[in-house]
Parts: sequence; structure tokens; C-alpha cells
Amino acid sequence: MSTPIVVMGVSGCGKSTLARDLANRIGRTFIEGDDCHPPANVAKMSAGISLTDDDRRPFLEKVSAALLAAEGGGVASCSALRRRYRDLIRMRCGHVLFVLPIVPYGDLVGRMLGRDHFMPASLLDSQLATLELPTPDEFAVLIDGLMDTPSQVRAVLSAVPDLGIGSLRKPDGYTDMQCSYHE
Ligand SMILES: Nc1ncnc2c1ncn2[C@@H]1O[C@H](COP(=O)(O)OP(=O)(O)O)[C@@H](O)[C@H]1O
Ligand SMILES: O=C(O)[C@H](O)[C@@H](O)[C@H](O)[C@H](O)COP(=O)(O)O
Repeated sequence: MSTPIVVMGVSGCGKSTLARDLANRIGRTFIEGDDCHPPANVAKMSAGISLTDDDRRPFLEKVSAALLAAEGGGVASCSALRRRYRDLIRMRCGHVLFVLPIVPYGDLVGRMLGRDHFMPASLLDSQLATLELPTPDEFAVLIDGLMDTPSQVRAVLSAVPDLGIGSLRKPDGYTDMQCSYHE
């Protein structure tokens, strides 16, 4: 099975945009995490209320199931903010690559205000407070979220060169998270 890929991070960091383009580039199925929320979660977020761990469980289960079912392997957009959320996805899907676009606060606010989406900009602070960066024992790539999307796709492909050819192994010398801020 192809190693599932999750583009993670806070609202507005570009998860969906990057996950869709990366999936297209390597011939995989794109899974839109936003579509995996139960309606009650969407109602809560729309009302400006942060989700709890219990709220997030069915969302994470659905993303994991979609990744497992994806023909040709999946690339999902899913916030996966806390370590324990990523652990749940790994428990269901095995070895998973997480990709995290990093975007400065001001740009995140600008992006959230500039789009039509159920997630209000008022939830950004709680998203950032919830985010636990991947630790070096996780298979994760941090990329510059201000780069244009094709450059982000290239950055992911250069950090993990065997993407798209089945199960991913960590490249030789891959001991830490790879930070591809400068291509
Ligand atoms: N690399 C990028 N540079 C500039 N704007 C971007 C980039 N990626 C995404 N955006 C824009 O930022 C907004 C949020 O992107 P989106 O992919 O929906 O983020 P998320 O899924 O993390 O909430 C959208 O308006 C999108 O067009
Ligand atoms: O486009 C977005 O704004 C995000 O993708 C958004 O949908 C959100 O980040 C989570 O899906 C909500 O769940 P969390 O509170 O667990 O991030």
C-alpha cells in the first residue's frame, strides 16, 4: 500500500490547496478533510466554538478510513493539530507522512478573512494554541507555506524523493524533520 500523506496544520495554512496539487502531481486520490466533519462539528466551528478531542475523533476516523480506502493511495488535508490526533491516524493507517506548511500569523488572518469558509478567523488563535509541531520521531516535512503551491509540491518531492512509488521509506540520512524552507 502507498504510504498515506496528510497535509496538516492550522486553518488557512494551505492544506487543501497543497494536498490537492500534490495528489494530482503523484497520481493519488485527494481527500478533503473538511468533508469528513460530522455536521455538528461544522455547526460548532461556524458558531466560532473550538472542537474538543471528542468532537475530533469521528473526523479523524473518517479521514483515516478514506486514506485507507483511497485507490492508488491518498493525500488528505486534515489539521491533525495534536500529536495524539496524528497517533490515531497512524494507528489506523500505519506509516504516514505528514506535511506541514508554515505560514506567519498575519498571512493566516489575511487568508481566512479573504475566503468564504465555515471556519471563522476568530478560531485561529485556538488553532495555533492547539498545534503541537511534529517531533523528530515523526515522519514529517515542514515547508514554507508562503511559497507558491507548485514550489511547495517540489519541496515535498525533494524532501521525500520516493513519493508515489509505493511505500515510502525515510531517505538515507533522514533522522529529523526535513525543513525545506529554501529549495
Ligand atoms: N501557497 C499559497 N500562497 C498564497 N495563498 C494560498 C496558498 N495556498 C493557499 N492559499 C490560499 O489561502 C486560503 C486558505 O487555503 P486552504 O488551502 O483552504 O487552507 P486550509 O485548507 O489549510 O484551511 C485560500 O484562499 C487559498 O487560496
Ligand atoms: O480549512 C480550514 O479552515 C481547516 O481545514 C478547518 O476545516 C479546520 O482546520 C479543521 O478541519 C477543523 O478541525 P480542527 O479544529 O481539528 O482543526
